[in-house]
Amino acid sequence: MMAADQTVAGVPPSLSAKVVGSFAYLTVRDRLPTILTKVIDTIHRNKNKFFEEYGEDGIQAEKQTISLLSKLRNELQTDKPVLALTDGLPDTESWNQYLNRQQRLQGDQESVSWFKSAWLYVECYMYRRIQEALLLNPPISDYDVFNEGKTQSFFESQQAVMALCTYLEGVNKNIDELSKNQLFEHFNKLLQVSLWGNKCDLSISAGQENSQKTSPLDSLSSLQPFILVDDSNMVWSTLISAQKPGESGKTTADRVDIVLDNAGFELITDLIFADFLVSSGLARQIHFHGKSFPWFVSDVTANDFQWTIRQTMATNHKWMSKSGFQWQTYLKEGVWCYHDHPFWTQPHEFCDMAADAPDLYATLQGADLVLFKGDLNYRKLTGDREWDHTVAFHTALRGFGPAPLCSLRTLKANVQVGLQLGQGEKLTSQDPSWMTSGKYAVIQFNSKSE
Ligand SMILES: O=P(O)(O)OC[C@H]1O[C@](O)(CO)[C@@H](O)[C@@H]1O
Ligand SMILES: [Mn+2]
Repeated sequence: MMAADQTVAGVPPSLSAKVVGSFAYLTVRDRLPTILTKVIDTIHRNKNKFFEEYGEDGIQAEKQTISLLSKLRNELQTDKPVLALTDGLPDTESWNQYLNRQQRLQGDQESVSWFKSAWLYVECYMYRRIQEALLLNPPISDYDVFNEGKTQSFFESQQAVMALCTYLEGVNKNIDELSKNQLFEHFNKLLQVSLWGNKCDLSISAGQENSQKTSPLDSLSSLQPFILVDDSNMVWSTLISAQKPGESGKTTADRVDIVLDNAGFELITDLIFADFLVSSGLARQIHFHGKSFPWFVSDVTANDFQWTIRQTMATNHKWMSKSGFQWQTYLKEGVWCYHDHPFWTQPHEFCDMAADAPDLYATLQGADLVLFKGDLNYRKLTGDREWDHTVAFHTALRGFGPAPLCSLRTLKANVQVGLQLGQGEKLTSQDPSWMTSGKYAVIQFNSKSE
């Protein structure tokens, strides 16, 4: 039997709410119940809609779902043991095995529970339980409880989106005449726009409105000092050295994969960057990876992805709708593809991907570069552990390296590696909430692990 708290040799323990006062603790104590309360409220507010669509069955489903979610909130707030899932979906078994794995790691003295176990695991589990509550109530199973927030965040950032699409049009118009240096400049700008797009997630604000109102291009230089690690040169040189002659006679890298994070403004910044990568010839194909059910409040699902492109096409702003039509064409022609592997909505650290989702690992191996958007992906890349800030990113990845990869992340959880000696301490003294405020960011690269 393993002793409680024992973790893999040489690897620091997982962040956990058992550290009273830690960010994990405050998240589990305050933010997660708030998110659950909002979900319950959203379902209740939509009662009439369910009645119109499904009659009395809709009302019953609304009541049942709310009762399951209230029970979930109570389990969380009273630190009850984490329960096995019962909904019999294709991923149920794997979640239940993961629960056993957590139990083995923790030792059999105490149950896996909200305030005692790994934060990453229990936070992911909460979203899977929301999904279970809906799935057990068939008429409303497909209802996306986070949809309203995601669409609102899209509409609130319209001005910023228009500014970006106008900029993109200017770049694309002359793309063949641009020198390498000019391309590099645009590349850097749009990479940073996609980076800062990650500020706009709705999970950190527990669903409170958090959208981009002004053009992000104007603020890039003032935001530069907040980028704590900037490996953008390595991202660029990875793309340049992957260039091969393509069918069109142009040289391009074959494929860039983008592991998406949030819908709304962030997704638009990712689509704009992806558009630039293709139009500039830096990449021939883009593969997007999204979530297969609503996740961490604002993450992109297949529905959000299609909806966003349709909305972009349908606006009456010339360059915005032109961008939308271009994106639709890329999807039709297979220049862009969207995938949603179930592994992205599981609680695993990414170092487990090769063993636990070998098909996804093999897919990513086909990319010349994989971009991981956002904070949660960073937590999974580093295993959400108590790493020292000076530990190398490569070390924290613990062998995960299907392809050269780069994390584009604003800091919203207290894990950060790859800093200079003393950099973390200095930040803590200047700005104690530097790891969780979303004010700082990293562009952190790792070349392929052999
Ligand atoms: O959308 P992002 O960037 O992954 O941010 C979500 C983050 O918000 C949080 O809920 C904040 O704690 C984290 O759990 C998560 O890492
Ligand atoms: Mn997110």
